[in-house]
Amino acid sequence: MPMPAFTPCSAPRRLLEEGGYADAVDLHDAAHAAELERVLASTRAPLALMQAAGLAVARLARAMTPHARRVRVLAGPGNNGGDGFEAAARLKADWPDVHIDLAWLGHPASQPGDAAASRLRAEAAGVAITELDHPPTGAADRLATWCAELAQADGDTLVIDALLGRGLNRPVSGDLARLIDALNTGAARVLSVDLPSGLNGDVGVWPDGVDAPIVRADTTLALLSPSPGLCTGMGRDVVGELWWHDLGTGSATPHAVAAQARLARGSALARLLQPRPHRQHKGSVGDLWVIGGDVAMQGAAWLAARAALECGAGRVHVDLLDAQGLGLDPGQPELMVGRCADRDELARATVIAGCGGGPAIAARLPELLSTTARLVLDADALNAIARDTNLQDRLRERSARGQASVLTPHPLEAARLLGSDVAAVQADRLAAVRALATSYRCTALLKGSGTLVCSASSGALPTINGSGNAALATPGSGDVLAGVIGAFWSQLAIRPLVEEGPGDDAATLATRAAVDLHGRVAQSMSHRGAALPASRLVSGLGDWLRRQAPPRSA
Ligand SMILES: NC(=O)C1=CN([C@@H]2O[C@H](COP(=O)(O)OP(=O)(O)OC[C@H]3O[C@@H](n4cnc5c(N)ncnc54)[C@H](O)[C@@H]3O)[C@@H](O)[C@H]2O)[C@@H](O)CC1
Ligand SMILES: [K+]
Repeated sequence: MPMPAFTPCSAPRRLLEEGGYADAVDLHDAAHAAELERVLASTRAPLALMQAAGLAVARLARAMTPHARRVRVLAGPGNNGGDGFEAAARLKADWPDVHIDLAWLGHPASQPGDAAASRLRAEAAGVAITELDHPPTGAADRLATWCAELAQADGDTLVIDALLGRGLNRPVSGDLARLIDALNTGAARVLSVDLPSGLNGDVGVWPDGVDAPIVRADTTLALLSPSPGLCTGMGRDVVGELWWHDLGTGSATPHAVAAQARLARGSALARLLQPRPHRQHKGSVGDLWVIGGDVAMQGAAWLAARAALECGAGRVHVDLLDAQGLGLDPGQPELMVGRCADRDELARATVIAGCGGGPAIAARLPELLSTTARLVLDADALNAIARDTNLQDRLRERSARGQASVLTPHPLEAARLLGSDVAAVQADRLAAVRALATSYRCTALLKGSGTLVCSASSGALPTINGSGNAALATPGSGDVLAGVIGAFWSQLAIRPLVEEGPGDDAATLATRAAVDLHGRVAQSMSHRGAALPASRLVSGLGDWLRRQAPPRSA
């Protein structure tokens, strides 16, 4: 059957871990993606978007497995399945020497119109279609056969996973769960359409928190606008290589409907990597104080201070809370040690408080919260604030005085600050980081897979960091990150750079750049995410920064 003409596809873009420096990409949750689809579909021929999706999937399938001998498409009940039918029809027409078949887990009575039309097109194109749900007679046997074959498939087979996309509305169970389990057992290469089936694209976890099967893809092709959940929570562990195709809608896509998050792709870091002026000196890049390192936890303060030094802070001072602590870091004699008691100096400096701070940091917080212009609050400083409503009020009051704050919690610290628990934070990381930023009137960073940064002053639109890997899951890596944030912020305060977007402030820009750098360095030192001691990460930071040429597209 000749394929009808439709909107031609532009090229897909790789997202996550692609290196380079590019603008952030808008991410839409299911409700807003549906709205986007409605807006775009209203100006196009019927089926145009689904056909463009099918073409994009078919092209990526061929690029991904040019030597495949067999392509098997799993199509679900809705429009995600429709994309699968379109891809199958396209592959059948364009790839005659490959065996292509399709299993459909859906019912004609409830199939959406576009998907039903695409099913008829796949049939007409000669795709062999096995119905796993309808008619009921023999359906169990057909399902069992497909499950057995998927479980035994080898790498010569490509499976296109078009079972469920953004329409997932309950945990996967029954026949669908069996298919996904079989797919995950076998060795076929897997290309997921829009989302790995079973993943909640809005938040990146299971629906309703129920531990149900999710397809583990080798590659995922996000369509129209990527879902936030592809990049945070469990998303990073199931998407494989992440690609995005705007289906030929080009610049219309990001502007048509408001985004719920953005995926950072290096533009903040690019600004920090511009050449430093030749006339620069240590006093022109700001003083930085690290206040922390209580008994038995000095290492945390030293790590933050060393990281700040490696990332270009001017004079770096350490105010150790452990009165018996060493008077210097023998491995880093450039660091200065002393008590910061001068209010004017505190007001001028960038201050990182809490790394290894223990209980002792609490007593220092009232002064720091009232005095400092730029304050990074980490670890035990966050725990102290979470315990004390008076400190919480003092933190909130800072923004009205023009004093900026950055909070850097991991999920447990975030839960304490929000009065909730880790499960609730991780169930919707985007909501948690928004709540932190707006409630405390600050820039909030939520650590974890797909670290989030959100600023109260820039519309509370979270940015998801695209770099990093499991190498960062190591003690001290958070202290290093706090040091990088402080170093970047201190330099921005002295040498302001062009703002990245409306409302972006120096604290948020520094935080986004720091998280990105932290992740890139981990990737460059540990490709598979093998553990990386934090002290090695520190030296990696400086090595990486010194090697970089200035980015061309900032
Ligand atoms: N219509 C169009 O023009 C386009 C559609 N697109 C595709 O459309 C998808 C969204 O389509 P839909 O909204 O139809 O949603 P889906 O196709 O993702 O799924 C909806 C169907 O799955 C069922 N379902 C949900 N959760 C289930 C579960 N756990 N177990 C069993 N069944 C379950 C629902 O009852 C419904 O029948 C996107 O992900 C994308 O792949 C895009 O390609 C863009 C173009
Ligand atoms: K899918």
